[in-house]
Amino acid sequence: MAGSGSYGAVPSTPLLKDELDIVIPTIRNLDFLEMWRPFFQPYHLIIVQDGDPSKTIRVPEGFDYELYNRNDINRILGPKANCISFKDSACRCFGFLVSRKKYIFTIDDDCFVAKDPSDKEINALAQHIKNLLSPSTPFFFNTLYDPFCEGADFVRGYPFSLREGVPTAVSHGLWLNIPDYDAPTQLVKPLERNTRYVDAVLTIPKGTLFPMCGMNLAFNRELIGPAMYFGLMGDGQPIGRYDDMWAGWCSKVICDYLGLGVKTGLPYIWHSKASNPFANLKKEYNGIYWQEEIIPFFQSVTFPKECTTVQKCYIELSKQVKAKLGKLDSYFNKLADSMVAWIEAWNEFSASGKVGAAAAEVPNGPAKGK
Ligand SMILES: O=c1ccn([C@@H]2O[C@H](COP(=O)(O)OP(=O)(O)O[C@H]3O[C@@H](CO)[C@H](O)[C@H]3O)[C@@H](O)[C@H]2O)c(=O)[nH]1
Ligand SMILES: [Mn+2]
Repeated sequence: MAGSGSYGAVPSTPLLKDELDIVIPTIRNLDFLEMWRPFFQPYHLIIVQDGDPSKTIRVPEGFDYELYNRNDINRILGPKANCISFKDSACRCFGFLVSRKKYIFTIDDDCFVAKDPSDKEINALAQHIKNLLSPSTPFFFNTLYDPFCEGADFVRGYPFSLREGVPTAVSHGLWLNIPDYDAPTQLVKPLERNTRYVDAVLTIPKGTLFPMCGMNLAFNRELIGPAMYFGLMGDGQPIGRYDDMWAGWCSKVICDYLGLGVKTGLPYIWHSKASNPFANLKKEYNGIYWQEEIIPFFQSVTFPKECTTVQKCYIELSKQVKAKLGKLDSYFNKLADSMVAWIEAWNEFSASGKVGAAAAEVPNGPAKGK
């Protein structure tokens, strides 16, 4: 169940306080932060305001944040702003691009503090940090789950040569209450709630894809940030609610190739609002059809040896998307071009805090809070 708001113990010195940004895509006031205050207040927030930029988003007092609306995105990225979705939670990836920190945690504004079976408030951010700071084991499955967590280890028969593990790039959290179901499942099971708390963190094996949900997600921006592009969704696009899926498939094949790990499981958040299944069906229907081709495409992706960085892998991926998925629908030609624009913007902003001719001098986000 959702936390009551009487908060659990909070680490005295917040881990990664100055090395992690919290990115929130939003179209509403951020009162939900009140419940997260003990866990989030020490961290810097990057708020990506979607929809009407003239609307004022209320942020509770005491948070250190920078807020970007569509006017800011257009000013900072210039023509490349077209690669950032409008009227879709995919806009959150703009926050990943402008962050200067090593780690990112992104959360939706209808996600609240959940309670574990002992009725203790779950500090989801602390669990994600634990997941990211401990190695992953993608090459050989440990049947006692995460060998690096308290009270577990590698089981008999686990090769000692593989026990060092690999750096963890992604930590994928889950949700109690409203599960992240697609529209058809939502329509068939409108009252289904997730009440099952599974106390486990798993490394997703190399060579296995997974449906990455963006509502409770953390990643090492230095290891995999350039691959966390949430695609072209929402306004003017033939697809929606496949933003996080696209980023998850792209990043997983690149993590597999570069020898990086992806974990899923703890932490849980309490997802409070089910979005409209009919609206979701309209957004998803192409994706449900196309993904039967998209998944075999990602399963067949290989990278030439020249691809030694995430950016080079991503550009190579964009070429393969155009060559192999462009036949499926012309949307994928547009998407492939946007993937290139994203990498160019990422590289330019990382180098100078500016993008393209706009060269809008962007301080590292005007702190508009605290
Ligand atoms: O046009 C929009 C709509 C919403 N947002 C912000 O995005 C998140 C998620 O919105 P919401 O909770 O309403 O939608 P869900 O269906 O639960 O979203 C999850 O499903 C996937 C959609 O791709 C994704 O994994 C989750 O986001 C909220 O913070 C809204 O304020 C927006 O920015 N623009
Ligand atoms: Mn939601």
